[in-house]
Amino acid sequence: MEPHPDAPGPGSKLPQHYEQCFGCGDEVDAGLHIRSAVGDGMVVHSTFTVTEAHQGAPGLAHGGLLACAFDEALGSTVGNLLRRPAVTGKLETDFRRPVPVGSTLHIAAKLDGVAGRKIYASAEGRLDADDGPVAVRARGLFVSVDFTHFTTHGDVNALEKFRAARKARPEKDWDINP
Ligand SMILES: CCCCCCCCCCCC(=O)SCCNC(=O)CCNC(=O)[C@H](O)C(C)(C)COP(=O)(O)OP(=O)(O)OC[C@H]1O[C@@H](n2cnc3c(N)ncnc32)[C@H](O)[C@@H]1OP(=O)(O)O
Repeated sequence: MEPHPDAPGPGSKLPQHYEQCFGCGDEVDAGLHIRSAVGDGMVVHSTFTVTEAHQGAPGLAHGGLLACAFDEALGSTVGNLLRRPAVTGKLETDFRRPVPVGSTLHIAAKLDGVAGRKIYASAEGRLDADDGPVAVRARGLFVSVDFTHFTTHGDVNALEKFRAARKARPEKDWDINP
């Protein structure tokens, strides 16, 4: 499997994909503020720093928010490397170690394969370093959709704002107004 010819190359920092995304958006104060960059092959590297806003038990990250971080990191491989709109159909997480407030998860997510509309990806999150202890593993199944998925089910006004913001970006983007 190869990245899409227009995919950003290894080392490219990836911009937030939507300002109000809970995973990566700058406009969501308590969001995860995940930052990502393209790795080699079909890999995207992401970091998520756990703050007090992300707690489940005192001092520890909420498992649901960790799952959110992996949804974002896995989805980023699909959106950026395949440049296909897709939504999460299934997300599995294995929580192997507690993730304390103040720690940073280093997530390496990779595309594993495509079968028709189904796109498989997996990821590992390590504590505080790329070679730190594994805290979380995840696997996702994404399903390719066309943009009518978002116009039919989403907020058309917000989608228009999103489209305009992406159009203003210098890098080549998907045709999101087919
Ligand atoms: C640069 C930008 C960066 C972009 C970076 C983006 C990062 C953001 C990441 C966050 C992404 C999200 O959270 S997205 C939000 C959460 N997800 C959703 O809201 C999705 C809600 N679900 C749906 O809308 C729907 O169920 C769909 C679209 C997933 C599938 O419906 P459909 O279109 O009718 O298709 P359907 O025939 O059911 O499924 C197609 C194929 O997928 C399989 N399939 C579907 N769901 C599943 C499932 N859970 N488990 C197993 N298999 C499944 C089916 O068996 C079928 O296989 P076969 O018969 O072909 O073999």
